[in-house]
Amino acid sequence: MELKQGLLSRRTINAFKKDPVEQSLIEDAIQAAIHAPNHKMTEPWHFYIFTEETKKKVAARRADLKAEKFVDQGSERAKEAWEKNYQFLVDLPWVIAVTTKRNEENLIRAKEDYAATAAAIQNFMLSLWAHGVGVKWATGRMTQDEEMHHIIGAKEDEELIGILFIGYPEIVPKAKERQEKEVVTWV
Ligand SMILES: Cc1cc2nc3c(=O)[nH]c(=O)nc-3n(C[C@H](O)[C@H](O)[C@H](O)COP(=O)(O)O)c2cc1C
Repeated sequence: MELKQGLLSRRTINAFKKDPVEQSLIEDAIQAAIHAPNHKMTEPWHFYIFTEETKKKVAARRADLKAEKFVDQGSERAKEAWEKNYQFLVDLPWVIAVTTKRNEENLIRAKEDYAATAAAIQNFMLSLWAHGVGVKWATGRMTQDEEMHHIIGAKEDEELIGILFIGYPEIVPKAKERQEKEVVTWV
């Protein structure tokens, strides 16, 4: 896939097929990720690739976090939602957590490192998209959750900035409209 076509057509995928995705595509995507620009060559990223066992633990934690929102916890409806959320993640061919380096002493470096890791995630997603593999970059409560850090074994100086859901798309959503004129000012 041509680069420009790839980056214009990439979408956040919400519905995935269960079809397996070859490990070599994941390895290629990590290689693409680590070629992202990073100031002072800090290489602030780390990729935690989940085994089936970790996937189940993360799926359960994610389902618990979502279930906390239910007022009628313990109801049939809440149990079904828990099961659905759990199964969604377990069925994904790959799930990968990405961390960046924390830096409380140097906030500028912390920002640069976060930006570099975000660029790495974009490279990762585009590399997979070139082969028709979709990704959802998820954040929210999952990335703020201490238990989640513990499950993946992230170190003290690492901040979890995304959990990537990966698989062939069941549906590719239409692109959301972008402001084209308003975002540019000639000065
Ligand atoms: C830092 C970051 C965090 C995101 N977190 C979530 C998330 O938690 N849940 C979600 O559904 N999408 C998440 N997204 C995806 C955005 O919602 C999505 O990129 C946006 O709606 C534009 O759609 P597109 O990626 O298909 O162009 C995140 C994207 C970024 C860059």
